[in-house]
Amino acid sequence: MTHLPAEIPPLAEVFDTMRVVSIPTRTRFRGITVREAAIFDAPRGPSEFSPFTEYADPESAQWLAAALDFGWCEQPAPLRDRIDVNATVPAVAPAEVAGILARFPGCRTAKVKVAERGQSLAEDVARVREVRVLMGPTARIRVDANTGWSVHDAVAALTALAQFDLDYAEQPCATVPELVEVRQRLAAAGVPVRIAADESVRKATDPLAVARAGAADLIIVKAQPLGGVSRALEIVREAGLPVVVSSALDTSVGIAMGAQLAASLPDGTLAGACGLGTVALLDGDVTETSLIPAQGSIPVGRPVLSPLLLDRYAASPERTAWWRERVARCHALLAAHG
Ligand SMILES: O=C(O)CCC(=O)c1ccccc1C(=O)O
Ligand SMILES: [Mg+2]
Repeated sequence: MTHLPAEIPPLAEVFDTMRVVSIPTRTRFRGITVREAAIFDAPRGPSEFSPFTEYADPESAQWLAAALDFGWCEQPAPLRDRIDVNATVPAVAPAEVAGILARFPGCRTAKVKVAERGQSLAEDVARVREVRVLMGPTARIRVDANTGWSVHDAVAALTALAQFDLDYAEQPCATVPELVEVRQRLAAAGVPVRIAADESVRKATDPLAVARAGAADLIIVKAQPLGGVSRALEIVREAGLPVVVSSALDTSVGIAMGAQLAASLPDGTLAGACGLGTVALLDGDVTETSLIPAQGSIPVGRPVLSPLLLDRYAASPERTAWWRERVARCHALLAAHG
């Protein structure tokens, strides 16, 4: 299950290259107001390890495998030099939507968070309506429920949201059987909303279960949780479904890993714009130029670390120690399972 670079660099070498940063978010996202990340000034270029702080070690170890792969191993040859990205709209009030969209110049696709805990379907409808009004009839609109609905709620919500002509709904429910059921019920009711699997791919012991069960029309692939670019490409090949590459609110370094993955996908596999514009949601970064969207896309390539910004956003000694221990534990897991 765990994927490893051909050989893992020793922990001491990993620590030598590592800095921990703490970057404020511009808008609360996923309940997060500060994004922490370990950044490596590695031999092949900068790399990033940034599993969310609540993730346990076995899951986080995959993210470390990805960071070591991107920093220490040769990457597949990119087939394109820019990647179209979607605007990512957090679960904000309609009045805040215009300000969010303004951070994604040129983007003709938006992904809107829905099913946020404590909010109602009416709030989701109002937010998606505002996005449709502001972006116009030709824009593509996606929603992401992050497992927030039951089958019943998902069918009701997507039936209501279908009036806005959705590109797809990402992870409406938690489990693969639930996704299968939502798809079947929407099809039976003639509601034309495609289903994308995200958590069911990146947090599953078997990322291919979705494809085998017919649980989704497309899959979201993220380089860090899937163990790196090469491993993600393998999963895409085996799944045989269209793909959207996305990120996890990474700095420009982690986003570059996602862009590398998107740039390496065979022609015809990408199902539209990727979720790689999220540096626009951060209030800082660690590279000389940030991978924020311009004319609806971001460039492919390795960004250059800024020593100044690494200092400016340096995490506290306590948080740095916490991340070093986490890296050590995940490194030990990777070494043991290799
Ligand atoms: O896909 C995007 O537009 C941005 C990335 C994103 O939504 C995200 C960011 C952090 C954690 C989870 C998710 C997610 O897709 O569920
Ligand atoms: Mg998602």
